[in-house]
Amino acid sequence: MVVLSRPALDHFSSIKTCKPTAGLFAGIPVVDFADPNAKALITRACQEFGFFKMVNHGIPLATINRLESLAIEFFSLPQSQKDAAGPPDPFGYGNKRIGPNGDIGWIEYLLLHSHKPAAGAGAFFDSRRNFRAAVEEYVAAVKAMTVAVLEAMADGLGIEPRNALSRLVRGEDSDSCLRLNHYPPCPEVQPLTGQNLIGFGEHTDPQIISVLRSNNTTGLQICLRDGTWVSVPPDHSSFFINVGDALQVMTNGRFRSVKHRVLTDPTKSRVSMIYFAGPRMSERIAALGSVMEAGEESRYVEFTWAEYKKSAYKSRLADYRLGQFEKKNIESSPPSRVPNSVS
Ligand SMILES: C=C1C[C@]23C[C@@]1(O)CC[C@H]2[C@@]12CC[C@H](O)[C@@](C)(C(=O)O1)[C@H]2[C@@H]3C(=O)O
Ligand SMILES: O=C(O)CCC(=O)C(=O)O
Ligand SMILES: [Fe+2]
Repeated sequence: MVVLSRPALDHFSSIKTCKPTAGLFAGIPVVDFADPNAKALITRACQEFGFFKMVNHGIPLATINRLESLAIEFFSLPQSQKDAAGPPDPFGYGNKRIGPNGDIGWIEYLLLHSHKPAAGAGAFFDSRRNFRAAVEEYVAAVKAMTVAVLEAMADGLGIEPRNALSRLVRGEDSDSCLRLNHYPPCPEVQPLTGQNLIGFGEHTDPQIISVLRSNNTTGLQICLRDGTWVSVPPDHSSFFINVGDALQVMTNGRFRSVKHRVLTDPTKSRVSMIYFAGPRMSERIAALGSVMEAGEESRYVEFTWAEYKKSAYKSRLADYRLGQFEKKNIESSPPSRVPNSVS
């Protein structure tokens, strides 16, 4: 990875809409997926944080380790070989540049279509059958877990039928993707704040949910509802689930998409693998009828996933992408009643 120039580094410190804090946050909700109460815990976590950690997820460690080892092997290749799998359009290998609108970070990555991993990565997979097989095995396992999580969310919110969310991501035509991120160690700090350099700038994920697994290196931070940034304690044996923008719309604001970012570590590499569960392109994204209280109005104008994606790809990472789909003159706090929720 090439060392970033000073103007590029200066850009990092301009993104700071939340108040900074230090230290690892002990309050991340943890859900044991084998717990009979899991759906209520997931529901509460998604309302309060838009984020939770999942243990007892049932995904074999071997499936995770196999893909992670191949990802590490890939990121260790000479730059010219990695560049041959890029540039990302949006799929493929990317280095420092995130998205098409000038965002940069201390990161290199491989962005893959979940059902067509070879799309966008050129001939990269032709000679790497084992890598492709590892991606397929990982995606199949994480997708099955995603379906189960979305059904637990539907149960928790009293959504009917209970596959109203999970059906969106089941099909081969769902627009889901897998991202393998590598953040090399970075001893440099931000000039004004002294904070570690930004690996991946603040943003919300546009999809329904994102399922994240990382090695044991710190760096992921989430923004709490009061605007405080907190550091998520890493745990390589667990998964972290993010609520995405589309789920915020479908729950009419009951679940909030979580703002998050990644800071680099001065001495350790971070490797993360994220499955972004999205619907098919033509899916209409709107508040689900069964989630609404009598007389409740939808907070967003209806749009298709294709429309949302198109507008997302015109935006910068930190932009508030749902803003242009919000209906004006609807009171700002979301409805509080959630069926089956724990108190
Ligand atoms: C700056 C951008 C990168 C991104 C597309 C976008 O224009 C705005 C959303 C970004 C994001 C964030 C979550 C995922 O990492 C991602 C793949 C996605 O679906 O939306 C990225 C996009 C990307 O890196 O292409
Ligand atoms: O790499 C990580 O831990 C998170 C990255 C992220 O938020 C993303 O790729 O959308
Ligand atoms: Fe993200």
